[in-house]
This record gives sequence, structure tokens and C-alpha cells, in this order.
Amino acid sequence: MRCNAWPNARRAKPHHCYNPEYVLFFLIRTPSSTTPPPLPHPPLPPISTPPSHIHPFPPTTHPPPRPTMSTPLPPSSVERYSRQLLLPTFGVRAQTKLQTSRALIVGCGGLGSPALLYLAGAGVSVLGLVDRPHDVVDRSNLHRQIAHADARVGQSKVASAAAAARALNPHVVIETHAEFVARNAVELVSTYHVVLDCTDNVAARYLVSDACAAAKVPLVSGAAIGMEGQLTVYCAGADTPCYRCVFPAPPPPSCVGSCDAAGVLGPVPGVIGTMQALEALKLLGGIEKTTTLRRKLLLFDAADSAFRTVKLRPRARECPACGDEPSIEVARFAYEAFALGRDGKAPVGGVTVEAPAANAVPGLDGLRISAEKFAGIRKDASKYRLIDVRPEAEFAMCHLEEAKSYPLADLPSSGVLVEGDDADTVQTIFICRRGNSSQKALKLAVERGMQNAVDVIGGLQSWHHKVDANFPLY
Ligand SMILES: Nc1ncnc2c1ncn2[C@@H]1O[C@H](COP(=O)(O)OP(=O)(O)OP(=O)(O)O)[C@@H](O)[C@H]1O
Ligand SMILES: [Zn+2]
Repeated sequence: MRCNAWPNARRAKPHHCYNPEYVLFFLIRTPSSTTPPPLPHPPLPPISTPPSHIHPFPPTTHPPPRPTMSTPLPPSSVERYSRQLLLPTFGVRAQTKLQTSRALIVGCGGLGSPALLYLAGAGVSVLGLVDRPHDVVDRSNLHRQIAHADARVGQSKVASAAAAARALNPHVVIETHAEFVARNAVELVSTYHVVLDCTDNVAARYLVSDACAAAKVPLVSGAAIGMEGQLTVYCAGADTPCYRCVFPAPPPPSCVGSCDAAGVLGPVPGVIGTMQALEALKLLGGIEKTTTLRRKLLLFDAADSAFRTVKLRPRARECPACGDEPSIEVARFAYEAFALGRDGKAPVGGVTVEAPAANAVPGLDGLRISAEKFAGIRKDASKYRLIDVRPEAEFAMCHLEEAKSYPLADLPSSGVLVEGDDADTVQTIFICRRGNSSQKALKLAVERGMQNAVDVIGGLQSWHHKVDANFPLY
């Protein structure tokens, strides 16, 4: 693509023929009709190939021919990376460093996708890609996880991401790791020059950071949800904090959101993942006249199109991960338990870090029905009222025809938690996406004395899987 916006107008140059000297030159060389015809060539001798042990040319004392070019990079690299080589602050110096660098991306989702594509495009030597062993590309990933493709839905995420990186730049060596667990984390990160945390859960964040602190590998950490994102560089130098220095204790599980629950606009992780690649390039290439986000947290507010940076405290000398006397043994730390607010010291034997399962609400025994049972009840519309307790945005996406929308937060004041006079014959059925909010609604109903209320186990997801595959799954 032309980066130059000037029109491609040809400059008018004087033509050689207008120069009287050239005109003279052509006139003298033009064969005249009086020139005698050329003599016929003598017949060519038959081709004889010398025996292979005899060199066809006599040894020469001349110096070897002058090389036609001088570049520290292979010619193909000059062409491929020319637009970044042209940048004075990057140039051949940074490119050469990049071409011996190894970068590890943990999580090939919304953040990892742009990050891995930009690092592959820029020409890092080796790109390590990590994701959970059983995480496959889902159609709902594609609006933001742009390394994947519709044709690869159902394929493992690392395999799909590797295919995308290879398609963009076949010169980059791709190493795939379909697991990232406490027992192998330090060993794995220590073989790379930089690590990018592109995961989406608290347990993984502590694990990646602790491993980088132990292996003394810089970590570019990103996060994005809804319309917000943030980004910083940890563990990069003596005064740079690790994730644990900044967040010594995990947030309460109720405050931890996920894109799966809260939603996210695709370009938001796109911006943060792209900036993670940028920070990684600065660290790997040692780009001149730039600073990285060491000890700075960049906050992105997509709703206001605003960026702001806050200063972070320096490395805490008493930090159990990166302090003067580190005490955390990454291979034995219970990251899942710790993320849920419990002690992380119990050995876990290297269990894969997974998002915690939703807790069952106690006291609802016998009051919950399966999706199949609800399908049976549904045959007689006069026998029940269906209360959908999902947020309005989700109800607007899809709902069962007869459902009435009462988001969980509005339920206590809605008047729904009162049984009508027909309580003997009309049952109240609560439903939500997965059966978590509906349990809470049912609990409220029971506490208010409702006798004839139930909720649907597994919610509308279970409805999709067990009753009607046409009902959208999200
Ligand atoms: N401990 C871990 N080891 C390896 N990969 C991880 C770990 N924790 C999270 N991940 C991966 O990080 C990625 C996070 O990306 P993102 O949140 O965009 O995707 P997602 O979880 O697939 O999306 P959604 O929340 O919409 O289902 C996921 O692919 C997830 O599997
Ligand atoms: Zn620390």
C-alpha cells in the first residue's frame, strides 16, 4: 500500500533525443546501406562436457566477485518488514533483536488474538501460544477473537491461533502449549523473553505473574471487559512490581466479571491486545526513544474514547512472589482456592486453573425442575406463569414466547413474589440463562412464603441442549 498521499503525477523530463549530442551519437551508429553484410559464423564445435573432476575454468587469482548487496537481514526480511525498518527508532537494530526473540502468549482469546497476529507479523523469531487443553473456538468468540475463523469453529484454540499466525507469517516458529498449569508455569515462561497475559480470570493472572516473577521474565498484562480495558508491564526490572505487589489479595468473587456474563464490544480487547503487542515489541526490540508501561497502569474507557495512566507503586520488598525473600512455590500454590479468597498454601498437585463453578443455593431441595420437566408442564399454558429473571438486554436477545421479564435486581419490588388466588393451580416458574439467577429468585420467593414456585435447572442453556436446539445458545 502506498503510504504517500501525493498524486502519482509523472515529472516531465527532457527527452534524450532533444540533446544534439545524443542525436549525433545515434546517427553515427546507424548502419548505412553501404555496410557489407556480416560474414557467416564458422560452424560451432560440438558441446563437450569436461569430466566432473576437471574444473571447467582454470584457477584464478582474481578476488571473488563483489557481493551485490550488504544487509544484516535476509533480503526477504527487508521486503517483509520494510515499513517498520523504515522507522528510525526501530530500524535494523530492533528488527535484528526481534528476529532472535521468543514471546509467549497465554490465552488465545480476545486479547491474545490481536497480540499474536501483530507479533507474528512483526517477525518475532518464536511465538509460544498457550490455551486450555479443551478450549475450542466458539461461534460467540468470533466478533472479537479475530485470529480464529468461522471455518475453525470447534477446533482447539491453540491450533486455530497457530494456523492464523502461520498464514500471516510462515517465517515465525510457532510453539503450541495446550495447557498452562502451576506445575509447569515457571519452566515454561523461563524459556521466553517476554510473556503476555491474555487470560480472563483471577487465578490465571496470579499464576502467570508469579511464574514471571520467579523466572524474572517481563510480563505484559492486559484485561478488557464491557467498554473498559487496562494494561501494564510487570516484573520488568528491579523496581517494577508484579501483579501480587499491586493486588496482594484477590477481589471478592462477586466483583469479578467476565465477557461471558457482562459482554464486551470486540474492538475493546482489540485495542488492549494490540497495545500488549506494542509493549512487547518495545521490550524485545529495545526501541529507542520510547518508554514502556513499567510502573504505570493504562486505563482505556471506550465509552468516552479516553485513555489515562495512573502511577503504580514500586516493587514491594516484602512481596511473597517478587520480594527480597520470595516464599511462593508456584508449582505447589493453590491458585483456584486463592482466587476464591481462601488460603493458597494447600498443595494442588498441578491442577489446571479453571474458572470456579457456580455455587448451588442451599435450601431449594425438591423445588427445582429439569428443562425436560418444564417442557411437559409447558403443554398447558394455563397451569403456570414463566418469570425470566435475566437482565433486560439478555431478554431482548431471545426469550421463550410466554415469558415475562423481571430482572433479578427488580424482583423484590416488582410484586411478582406474591402468589395469586389461583396458587393451587398456577405455578410460578423462574428461568434465567444458566440456572444461577433463577435459584436466587426462587430463594427470595420461598423466603416470602410462596408455596408453588420452582426454577429450571441449567436455565435456557439446558433448554437449548435438552429440549429445543433452535433456541439460541449464548
Ligand atoms: N490458566 C489458563 N491457561 C491457559 N489458557 C487460559 C487460562 N485461563 C484462561 N485462558 C484462556 O484465555 C482466553 C481468554 O480469552 P477470552 O476471555 O476472550 O475468551 P473466552 O473465555 O473464550 O470467551 P467467553 O468468555 O466469551 O466464553 C481463553 O481462550 C481461555 O481459555
Ligand atoms: Zn511482587
